[in-house]
Amino acid sequence: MTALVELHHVTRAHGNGHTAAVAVRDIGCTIMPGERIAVTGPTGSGKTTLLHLIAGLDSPTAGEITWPGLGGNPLGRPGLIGLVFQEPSLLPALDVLDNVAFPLRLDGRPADSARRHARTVLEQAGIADLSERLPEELSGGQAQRVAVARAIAVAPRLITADEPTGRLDTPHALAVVDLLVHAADELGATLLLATHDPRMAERLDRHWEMRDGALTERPAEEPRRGS
Ligand SMILES: Nc1ncnc2c1ncn2[C@@H]1O[C@H](COP(=O)(O)OP(=O)(O)OP(=O)(O)O)[C@@H](O)[C@H]1O
Repeated sequence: MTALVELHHVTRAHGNGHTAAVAVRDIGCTIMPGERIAVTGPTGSGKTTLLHLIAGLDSPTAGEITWPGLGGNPLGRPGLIGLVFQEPSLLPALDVLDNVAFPLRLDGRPADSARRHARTVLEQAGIADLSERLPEELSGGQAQRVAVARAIAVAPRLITADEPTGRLDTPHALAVVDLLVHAADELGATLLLATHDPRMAERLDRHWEMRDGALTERPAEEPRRGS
């Protein structure tokens, strides 16, 4: 099977010389199609930087990343990635339906077709009743589920979600993670989820732990420290 993403000795440093901050340090790993990976680790350990590198939003200062299973565009960046951030970042002037249709419009779909598809995605996500609301009329959990719907509307092969539940209470956080896992199942996509919360990480099968920019993989069945 072709790997989705491969990292070879990837390092990302900010600044130079003795003042350099090394956010990600000599990471090598392979992500295969369909995997569910939780990335845990303390604040500042490099989770966001790692997700940005894997999504092609940032570039390594040493080492190499390739995306054999994600194609690429003329800039050498990977395609077919859906991004979810800590803040839902919905467009405030557009209702939920048009927020979800937005990436499809950017892909060149006509408005009618984009809206039809957005409606189907919202139905599959169980939030079609929110279609006509503006972002300011949504709770935090609702807004984050809309952000997930927007990310999956383009049928990505890889979904990266960076602390998408950081500001939510447990029931809403679990609803968002379950929606991500369900969407990844439906699409046959890989899911990479950064989280501080072990209960969210438990929902996924591979567990990566970041510490001071270095990555270690913990077997899923190994008891978690402190639990
Ligand atoms: N643009 C930057 N310039 C300098 N240092 C940076 C920059 N971006 C990140 N860093 C540093 O790199 C390290 C890793 O940051 P990163 O945001 O990837 O960690 P994180 O695990 O995602 O943290 P959090 O859980 O708080 O989001 C931190 O020490 C951070 O201060």
